[in-house]
Amino acid sequence: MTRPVCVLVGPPGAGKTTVGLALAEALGVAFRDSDADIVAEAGKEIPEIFVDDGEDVFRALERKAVADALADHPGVLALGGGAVLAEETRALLMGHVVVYLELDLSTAVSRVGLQGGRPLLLSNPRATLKFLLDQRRPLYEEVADVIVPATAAPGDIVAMIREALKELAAQ
Ligand SMILES: Nc1ncnc2c1ncn2[C@@H]1O[C@H](COP(=O)(O)OP(=O)(O)OP(=O)(O)O)[C@@H](O)[C@H]1O
Ligand SMILES: O=C(O)C1=C[C@@H](O)[C@@H](O)[C@H](O)C1
Ligand SMILES: [Mg+2]
Repeated sequence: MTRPVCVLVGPPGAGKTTVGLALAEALGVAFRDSDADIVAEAGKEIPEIFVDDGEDVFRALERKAVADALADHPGVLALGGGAVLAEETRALLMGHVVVYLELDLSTAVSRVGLQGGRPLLLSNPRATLKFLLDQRRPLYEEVADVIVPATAAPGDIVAMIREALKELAAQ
């Protein structure tokens, strides 16, 4: 069993997948995304899980996917935007290096407001994103060891995270 080098959290559009892939490549480690693990386990895409089975089933799959990946992924791990809603997931994250990609509402709307594939954002994406950001900001802050601005260029975010990982390792 091997722990992740770091775990990325943040709202939809923060760049967990984009930055996570680039960070993993820079570090020469594997990248894993809990959303992709859920799709593989369920055998269908996330919007289909929400429609066919409901959000509660999705969240149960997510708690299991995150716990499994935290226990056995020696690379960079990106969590789905809502994974921190689960108290048991936040408790598990206490023992890991967690990076919060912090994003403002306008940038979140411009990045994901009109993209498909995010079932929670189907109607009124701006109002929903505002609700999600307000609800989750304290939860992301609670689990984070490092907070980086998700509005920077991906390469700069990767550099900031690498620097922070070095500092944490030296402590
Ligand atoms: N630092 C960045 N600068 C500019 N655009 C970015 C940046 N990070 C991500 N993006 C863009 O924002 C969109 C969302 O990025 P991404 O899918 O990586 O976010 P996410 O945090 O994984 O979202 P989700 O929680 O829905 O999985 C993509 O179109 C991506 O290209
Ligand atoms: O913010 C959320 O609650 C979600 C974000 C995505 O990563 C997916 O996990 C799913 O669409 C739910
Ligand atoms: Mg993603």
